[in-house]
Amino acid sequence: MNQSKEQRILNFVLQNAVRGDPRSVVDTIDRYCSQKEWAMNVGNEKGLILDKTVEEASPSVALELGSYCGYSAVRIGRLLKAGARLLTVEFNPQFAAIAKQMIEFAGVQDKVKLLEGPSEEIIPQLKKKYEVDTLDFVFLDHWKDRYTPDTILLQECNLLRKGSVLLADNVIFPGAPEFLNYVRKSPHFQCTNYPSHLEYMEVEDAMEKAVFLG
Ligand SMILES: Nc1ncc2ncn(CCCCCNC(=O)c3cc(-c4ccc(F)cc4)cc(O)c3O)c2n1
Ligand SMILES: [Mg+2]
Repeated sequence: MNQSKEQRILNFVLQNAVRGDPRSVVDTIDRYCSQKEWAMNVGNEKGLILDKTVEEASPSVALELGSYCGYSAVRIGRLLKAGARLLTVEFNPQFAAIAKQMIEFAGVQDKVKLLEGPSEEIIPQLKKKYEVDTLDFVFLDHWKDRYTPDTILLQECNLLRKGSVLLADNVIFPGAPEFLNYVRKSPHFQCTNYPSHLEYMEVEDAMEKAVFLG
């Protein structure tokens, strides 16, 4: 049975990256996906915006929606301070299995926990089942039409506090127009747009930062 693209990406990392070195895992995935097979990792250009936003937020508890192969989970995990943790949500079992191996190979498994299931099911469980009080940082990179309902769900579940930072990928391509409209119109969010490009392509894209004001 021939391998999936995600399995080929993982194999390339296992053979070419340095075990325990998150930077080499990120660079190796970017090399494979820019030279051999395109894949929907956030990539290095938008990845730098992600890095700066995470460093500025310096989160103790972070959430990622949409793990895919674990590229951004490794990228965020490597920046977390001692004792900080990232919960990353993936509902596709094949992708979840790849991401778990990617996270372990990179050596960030002590900071990053992968939760398998749809965001709409996991989010309401975060307080009781995963001992979350509030989230300091949320990276939205899952179904683009789930960005708005999940942002509302996070508020309903009391998971955001004054200053919680949301960062959304792909607000231009494939696009999340409803989400942009929602956060930019809401008095509860202070928004900033970061123009960029679709990973590994010369197509316009952007990330949107939305800081919760309480
Ligand atoms: N509810 C829930 N809970 C948990 C979940 N875990 C996964 N999912 C489902 C998410 C499925 C993947 C989401 N990501 C994208 O669709 C995406 C696409 C492109 C792209 C595609 C084609 C092009 F031609 C150009 C660009 C680029 C990106 O950077 C993207 O992030 C979940 N859903
Ligand atoms: Mg994306």
